[in-house]
Amino acid sequence: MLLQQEPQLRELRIFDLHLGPWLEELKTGPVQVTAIQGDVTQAHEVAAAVAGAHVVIHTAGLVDVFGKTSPETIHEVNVQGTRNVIEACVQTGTRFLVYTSSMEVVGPNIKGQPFYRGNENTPYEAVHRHPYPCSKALAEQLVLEANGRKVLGGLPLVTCALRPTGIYGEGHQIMRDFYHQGLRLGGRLFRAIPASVEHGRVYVGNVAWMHVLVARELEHRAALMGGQVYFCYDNSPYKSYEDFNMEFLGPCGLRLVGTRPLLPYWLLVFLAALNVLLQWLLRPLLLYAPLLNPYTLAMANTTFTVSTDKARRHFGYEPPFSWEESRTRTIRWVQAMEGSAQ
Ligand SMILES: NC(=O)c1ccc[n+]([C@@H]2O[C@H](COP(=O)([O-])OP(=O)(O)OC[C@H]3O[C@@H](n4cnc5c(N)ncnc54)[C@H](O)[C@@H]3O)[C@@H](O)[C@H]2O)c1
Ligand SMILES: CC(C)CCC[C@@H](C)[C@H]1CC[C@H]2[C@@H]3[C@H](O)C=C4C[C@@H](O)CC[C@]4(C)[C@H]3CC[C@]12C
Repeated sequence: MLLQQEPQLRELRIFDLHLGPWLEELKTGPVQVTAIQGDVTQAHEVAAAVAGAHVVIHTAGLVDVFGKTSPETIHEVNVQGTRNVIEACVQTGTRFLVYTSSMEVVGPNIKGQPFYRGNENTPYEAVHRHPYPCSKALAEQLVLEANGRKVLGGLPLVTCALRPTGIYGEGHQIMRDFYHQGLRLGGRLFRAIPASVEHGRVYVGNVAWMHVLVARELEHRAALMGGQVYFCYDNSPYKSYEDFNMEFLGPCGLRLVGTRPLLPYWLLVFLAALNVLLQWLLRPLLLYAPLLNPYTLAMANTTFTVSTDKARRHFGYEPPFSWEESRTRTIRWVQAMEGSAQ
């Protein structure tokens, strides 16, 4: 999207632990595309990649709420990695930093209190215990506190954090998992979450566009945007996590069984706890990381939706992809998977 939408762009550097063949397709245009294989936990690698950059969009992170990696690793990547990016900007003189934070910096909190169509100023007790939201909250705090620090050359660093809710769209691994689970169950998924629990979702293309826009506007609107947080939002409807997924999985042949959860909540709590025990017992042999665990169950059962226009007011953000386009593009992606699954 940067290559298509950013006329000022002269060079695009992509720094990632895992570089894919898709990067080669980006190298066909007039903009220099530099792929750098590196680890954000290694400060010297980050500094080498950042040196000379006008703006850094820091979106690398370990998104793990399934117990696949240790709390230490999550902290190392998400917190120390972010610290390394900030220090690289300061040491090499890069003045503009955009950070991909997350809704989880706010909630849902460990008390299961709903956040119903709130905004960036809505009072809410952000209390976390799980390593992932803790790491995102700490990383965001580091980014916002770094706003105004002097970088090499003496000018101030300008930082901004974007908080997507649940991102969906092409490449969504969890959607892929649900789809394959439905195929294994004869085209059916069984409702586990009450339809009344709303969960915020946002299309990946609109999240990407907000990043591109902030990277462009941060210099011209530094006084207004510097040190600010913005929820990433679009016109995706408010629905439960499962009902929202069915917007894409339904047209691909799956059916959600049950108008209310088929299992009582206490049984889901028990099964989630059993999954934690099984994960611990099996760890020496294999990685057992199912979707259902105490954290994902609590999260899925707690309303968390946003209703805000702060990004529009501050830098003219309008989601380029309508709900209909976002839905169609995601369905096409699942159908392409369907072709590969058959
Ligand atoms: N998926 C969501 O619903 C969601 C919602 C809100 C915020 N976010 C945030 O968006 C960002 C991107 O997440 P995603 O959902 O696209 O996940 P993803 O796993 O698809 O992308 C993460 C990227 O970071 C890279 N990475 C991981 N560890 C690294 C390391 N040590 N050094 C360098 N690169 C490393 C991975 O290779 C991957 O390309 C993350 O910061 C995440 O916290 C995601
Ligand atoms: C087995 C069921 C009870 C639960 C199945 C759904 C569960 C896997 C889903 C529900 C909510 C999802 C999270 C939510 O969309 C927001 C985020 C924040 C983002 O930064 C990373 C992804 C994450 C944690 C989603 C993960 C999958 C969750 C928990």
